[in-house]
Amino acid sequence: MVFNHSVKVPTQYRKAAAVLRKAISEKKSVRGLIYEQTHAKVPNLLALMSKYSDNKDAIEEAIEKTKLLVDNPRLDPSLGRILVAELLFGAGKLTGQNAKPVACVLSYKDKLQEAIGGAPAKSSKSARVSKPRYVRINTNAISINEAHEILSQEGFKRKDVGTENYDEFLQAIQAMDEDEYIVDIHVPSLLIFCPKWRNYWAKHDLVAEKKFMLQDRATCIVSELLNPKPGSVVLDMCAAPGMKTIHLSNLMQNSGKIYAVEQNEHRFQLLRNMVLEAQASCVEPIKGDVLAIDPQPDVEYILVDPSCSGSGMQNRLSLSKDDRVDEDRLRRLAGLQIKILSHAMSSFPNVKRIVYSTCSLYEEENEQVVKRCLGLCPQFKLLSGKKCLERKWNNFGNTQYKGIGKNCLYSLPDKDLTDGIFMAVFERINDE
Ligand SMILES: C[S@@+](CC[C@H](N)C(=O)[O-])C[C@H]1O[C@@H](n2cnc3c(N)ncnc32)[C@H](O)[C@@H]1O
Repeated sequence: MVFNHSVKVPTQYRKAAAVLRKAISEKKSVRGLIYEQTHAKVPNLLALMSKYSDNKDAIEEAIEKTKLLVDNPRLDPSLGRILVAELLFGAGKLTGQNAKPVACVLSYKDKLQEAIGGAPAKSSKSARVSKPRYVRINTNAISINEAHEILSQEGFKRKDVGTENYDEFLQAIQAMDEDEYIVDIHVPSLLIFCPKWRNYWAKHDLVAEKKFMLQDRATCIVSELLNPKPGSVVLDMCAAPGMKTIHLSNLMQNSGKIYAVEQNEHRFQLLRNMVLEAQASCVEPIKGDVLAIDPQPDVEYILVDPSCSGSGMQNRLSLSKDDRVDEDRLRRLAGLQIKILSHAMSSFPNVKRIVYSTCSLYEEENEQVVKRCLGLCPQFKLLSGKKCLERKWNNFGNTQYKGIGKNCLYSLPDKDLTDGIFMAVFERINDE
């Protein structure tokens, strides 16, 4: 087939193909590239790209088996991949049928479907358990009672789980009716809705006004574990965009002080806006490298939530086959994580409690960082995360790390219906 490009391929397909091409050739993050695209409909691009990244293996196999790219050397390979993804794992049809690349892929429809074992195909990710929609009440801006009243006016019914058992709580979430919501078992300000309300809440005025925050359940548990009392002094070492900072300000009833540090200029602006809009008046945003700024001696609680591989994030768009970041990057990240956590442990004489969290599922960034920092800073001990959560938890670290694994917490996508998050709680050893 010879292509004459007189009829243009629809813009979204072209833009998605450009992102894919660049992500592969320059090893850049797909999400970052999408946000760099000018005049693009970002949600459409994200959806197109995730159809490819979620089903990459099946798509590549189908392209190989049908010889689509071999027999059509003028078909741009990235565009071919995007079109196949949309055809097999998206709408099941393509727009712009008069454009030659689109017509070419459409002519392979039956062969492609046969290659993946029949049609219609189901996305491998959407076949997983879908995550509920988590909505946290920002009590700086609205009371918990007011929030429940509004929900009742909107027709939602509060479902009382009637159990303190964690497994039964998870079962209740999955058995919820569509008009029901549940209050979280660990986080009283967190409301849990059926996945079908994802977009409803994304577009809701209360979210735009920062009265409600769209925040994954596991990331809320991080701040609850630090549990600073009202009036205390907190350091949030890696703060932007500020989701956990705002939650901490709620726990402190907006009294006391939270120093929220962020080194990246763009992310610092996000943090500053977030703090203002969420009415977190006890927060002082500080722009800088937390390893370089003067340590405030009065700090009592520290949150360490550093940059990480993000391997636990459920909406991550990854193109790598085994989903593992390269070893060099992992080593670099772990080095920085150890520096920041050990700085928290050694440079603040009055800090009594520290929580370390990542959205990574790699031991190199989790158990190994904890082990190294406890070795460097023996004045701190690791608390049992399970006890901190009143035993209502199921997933822990690798017990091969003696005295460490069993005390650390993992929140796992398929089991806890959250992003993949690691958490460790430290307390200063009092030597009386
Ligand atoms: C995982 S994100 C934090 C998310 C945030 N805690 C929240 O809940 O919204 C890590 C942040 O730490 C920042 N960061 C990394 N190293 C830092 C350092 N040395 N000093 C200050 N900020 C740092 C990164 O720029 C990034 O914005």
